[in-house]
Amino acid sequence: MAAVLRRGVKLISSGSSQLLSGGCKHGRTSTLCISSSRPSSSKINVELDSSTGIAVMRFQNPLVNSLNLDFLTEICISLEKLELDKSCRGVILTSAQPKIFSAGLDILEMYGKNPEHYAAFWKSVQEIWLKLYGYSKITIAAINGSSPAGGCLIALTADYRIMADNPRYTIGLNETQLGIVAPFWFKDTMLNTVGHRTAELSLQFGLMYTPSDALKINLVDLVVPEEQVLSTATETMTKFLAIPGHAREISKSMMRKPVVDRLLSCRDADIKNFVSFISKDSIQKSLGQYLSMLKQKKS
Ligand SMILES: CCCCC/C=C\C/C=C\CCC/C=C/C(=O)SCCNC(=O)CCNC(=O)[C@H](O)C(C)(C)COP(=O)(O)OP(=O)(O)OC[C@H]1O[C@@H](n2cnc3c(N)ncnc32)[C@H](O)[C@@H]1OP(=O)(O)O
Repeated sequence: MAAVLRRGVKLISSGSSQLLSGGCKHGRTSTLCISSSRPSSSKINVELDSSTGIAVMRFQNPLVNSLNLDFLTEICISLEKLELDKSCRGVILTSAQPKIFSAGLDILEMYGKNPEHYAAFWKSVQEIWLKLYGYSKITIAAINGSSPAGGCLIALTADYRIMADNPRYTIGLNETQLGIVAPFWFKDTMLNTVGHRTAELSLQFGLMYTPSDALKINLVDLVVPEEQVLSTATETMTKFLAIPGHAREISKSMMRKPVVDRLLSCRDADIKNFVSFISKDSIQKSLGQYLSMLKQKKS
């Protein structure tokens, strides 16, 4: 899997991605980069600073970082590589797209397709959640844009959330607004973060929160000026890194394992449930209407 290219440079490749260590793009010898072997098609960019052990994973899936099957797979592969890389100690998740952290699950993956497609897609959604919620290393979400539904879920899996102070950005699990339902593991992730009553109202209404409102309900941990989101995430990561690693990791696992195990114990049933739900005519109709609304918003 890994090959030494020249002194201090190793290449790890899997699928379309490569991991280069040593001096790369930025001329900093301590920087590792993961990028696609076909850079134009890469949906994420990862830089790992080997002097600090901090990796920054930037989502760059135009236009709005919607989570389709390919994108989810690419994120998962990169997370796996970083988890195996001993020089990586923590990952900052952020967006390279303007104004959007992630638009959530790609609605087109759930609309007008066949059951096999829905099953494959849902499996990849489960996969990314299992990987991130159970991630052994530290994760921080640097939320530099809007983050509805699946985008919010990605942020919720992080150990810490820092959001840009821009009232035009919103975050939340808005599934009911689309006529769909956040599954139990989305719900559990939210509940473990904001508490029962807030989660209950939030899920039923499909509420989207401005950064200051998200801070009030602990959906995010910190709100900072937009240009400071990444630097604050790096500072925060340094604080996490000061804690003895094994103790922090066990504590994280202790808090999250029961929820992870719950999905692990019924993955196939959860996929069946999703396929049956999403294939219903009434649900397809709701999604179709929501997609039309998104298009009309432009005109
Ligand atoms: C017993 C019962 C059990 C029930 C449970 C069982 C199973 C569970 C079932 C279902 C669970 C599904 C969980 C779903 C999770 C999701 O994540 S659904 C997706 C939710 N996302 C949204 O609602 C976001 C919608 N988008 C927006 O609000 C905005 O687009 C924006 C992200 C804020 C960006 O706004 P703006 O910058 O103005 O850009 P545009 O609106 O113009 O968008 C640009 C183009 O992108 C398209 N697009 C946007 N979001 C998505 C998306 N999520 N998927 C696909 N495409 C998207 C948009 O249509 C534009 O396209 P065009 O350029 O017009 O082609």
